[in-house]
Amino acid sequence: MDCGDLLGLRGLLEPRGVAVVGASSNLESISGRPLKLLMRYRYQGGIYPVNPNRESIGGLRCYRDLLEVDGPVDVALVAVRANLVPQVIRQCSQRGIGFAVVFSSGFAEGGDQALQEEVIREAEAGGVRVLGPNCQGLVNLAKGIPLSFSASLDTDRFTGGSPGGIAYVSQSGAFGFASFACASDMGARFRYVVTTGNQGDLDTVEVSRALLEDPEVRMLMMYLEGVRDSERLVELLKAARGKGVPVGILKAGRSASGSEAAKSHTASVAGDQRVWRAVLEQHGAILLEDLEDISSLGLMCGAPRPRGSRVGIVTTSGGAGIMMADLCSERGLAVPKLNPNAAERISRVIPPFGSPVNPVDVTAQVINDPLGLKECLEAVRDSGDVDMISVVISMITGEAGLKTAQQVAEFAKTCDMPLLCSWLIDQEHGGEFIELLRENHVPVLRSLRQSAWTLKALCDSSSSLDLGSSGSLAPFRVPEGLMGGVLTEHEAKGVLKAAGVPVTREELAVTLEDALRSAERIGYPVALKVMSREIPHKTDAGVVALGVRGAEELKEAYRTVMARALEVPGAKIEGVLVQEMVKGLECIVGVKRDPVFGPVVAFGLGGVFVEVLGDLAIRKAPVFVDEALEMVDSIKASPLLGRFRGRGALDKRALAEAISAISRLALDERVLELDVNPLFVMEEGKGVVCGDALINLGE
Ligand SMILES: CC(=O)SCCNC(=O)CCNC(=O)[C@H](O)C(C)(C)COP(=O)(O)OP(=O)(O)OC[C@H]1O[C@@H](n2cnc3c(N)ncnc32)[C@H](O)[C@@H]1OP(=O)(O)O
Repeated sequence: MDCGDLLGLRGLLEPRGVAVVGASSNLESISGRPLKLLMRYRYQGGIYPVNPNRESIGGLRCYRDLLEVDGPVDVALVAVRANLVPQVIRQCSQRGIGFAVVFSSGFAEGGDQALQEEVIREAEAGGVRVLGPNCQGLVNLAKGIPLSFSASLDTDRFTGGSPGGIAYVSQSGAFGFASFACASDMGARFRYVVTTGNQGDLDTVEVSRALLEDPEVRMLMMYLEGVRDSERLVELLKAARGKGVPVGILKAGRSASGSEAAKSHTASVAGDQRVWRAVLEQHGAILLEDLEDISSLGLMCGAPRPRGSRVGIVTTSGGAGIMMADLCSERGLAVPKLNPNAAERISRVIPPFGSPVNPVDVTAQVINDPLGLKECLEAVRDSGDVDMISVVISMITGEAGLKTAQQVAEFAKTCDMPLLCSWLIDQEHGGEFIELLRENHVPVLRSLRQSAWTLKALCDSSSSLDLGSSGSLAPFRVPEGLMGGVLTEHEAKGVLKAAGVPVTREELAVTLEDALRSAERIGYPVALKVMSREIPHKTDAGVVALGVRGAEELKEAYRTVMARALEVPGAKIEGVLVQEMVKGLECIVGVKRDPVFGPVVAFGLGGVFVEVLGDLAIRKAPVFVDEALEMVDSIKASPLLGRFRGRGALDKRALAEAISAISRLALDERVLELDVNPLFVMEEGKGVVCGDALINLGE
């Protein structure tokens, strides 16, 4: 299938000729294996070993340098010591070779940033695109082209087989190819594996974006330690969503020690993990944690998209069926009862001691007669009550095991919804059945937990493909004329009000008389707060009086807060803010600038919820109102916003609109930090009010 020039990377992915610079006569070494693999895969283009110390290697003529190579070459595989690489790149450019895949280590990952920069400078000057350095190269399984030294490829399994639809791009060469091999073992079928190493030039995002251009790519998986440009990552995720391609991302460097290791591994900056997780989920990516996730998600590549989250379980073991139902339910999937017609159909083929509802238990009776299993599966599929099917088989062995596997495989051909088999059996008794299922492209796992995880991941990814806010949100600009630094509450609220966030009724009073008049206009009870840019934390400094109920109380509170403010060294006092007292559920909306993703917005409930429990929803700004509603619903404490203890539901719509407005303000680069705390949420129809706010505009 023609897929254009793969955004300029076709030459790398389907080269007309390949030179191997530093080709070793030892075909098992790092510098020898690329040649061995090219020959093993019967690569159809020209193969040109380059080694000044040899006449020929593996029956192929050896060239002294790249300039001597005569045929068309699109890729140079570079396996010489690091200090020789700049010169090889120069020769690539002289020879018009568009791509260099640099296996050599000894660059930024080991501290020699300067050498890496020299390589990239040479490449840029000569129009050469570089994969690596410090990578294991790539394989194009659709065309049978290995450009790697990975032992994973040194097998006949991939040389003539039918390629699958997974494009896998990994920063780590070793993990990338190891996980590819293990996932392939489990039955996952890949189309491309590309490792990017130090990403001196080409990175995971650019390569992934190019691979998405191949219409045969049905799933994208990435192993990332960091990204250079988070906007491009977000654009990639949007493009994948637009093409209906699910994306699984394993983000490594999640812990402090992991992120420290990531820096030296492929020279990445790992970043704040909560923000990473939030942004990836916001854009519909499935978060992977290890090799098991890569394998099991990979098995589902090309599976039909589930229409919902209802799982139908058909099992030969009551116990395993119950466990699967638990594991699914705990992950938010539904395991609904089947309608009477479907149950009746199932009852006809299972023994009376089985269960025809959900989980459907066909019992160990299948050992005597496995032929009813397919009928049960069809009844569950046709019931209209489920969106995915989980088949859980226990120790069914021998002839019955074979028939069971055959029936599941036959059923799979007619199944228009995701089907995942969990077969709890040891290798000795069940290896051949599992193999039979894999040969028939039926996804099969041995772990119930992993099976439930996989169905949930598939379901989440499918619903996120339906979502996707299109269009864009324009930034709100901070009004001109405001001095930099931390604004007073009154100034900050002026900014928020201009952005469309409702704020408390309040007036700035410069004398006691003013304050009394303001309180009359606003109506008691009121709050008094001293405004000074030098006192950003007013409560800590004791310059706030709440619930002031009348003129006498106000006079006393006024004197007290002023006296305390005057004690703060260097504080310039702008006046006292007289403010209405508001009642409502207290929420917090904050903005910070993440070093990787830029402005991000966080939402949670006030009090212990955010500070102690860390119950927060985070999104990259800007946030559409419907996304903000999702944020609100995603925190653990969200039931408090519904009807609760005799009071009506709160105004989630107004809250979401305020979060969205704040997120647009976050797009103004002047806003370094913004905290609305509390944002009071009233009952439905009554809106929200910002009670206090802090904005830091930087210097
Ligand atoms: C973590 C991951 O897995 S990601 C992947 C990261 N990459 C790696 O791990 C690779 C680490 N190893 C290196 O970086 C090494 O420097 C290598 C593999 C690139 C080179 O290793 P060396 O031991 O220096 O290479 P080696 O001695 O095998 O030389 C290879 C061949 O190049 C030949 N050679 C020497 N100089 C040159 C030259 N200028 N041009 C071409 N060939 C040359 C040698 O004669 C040798 O051939 P021979 O074995 O037939 O004698």
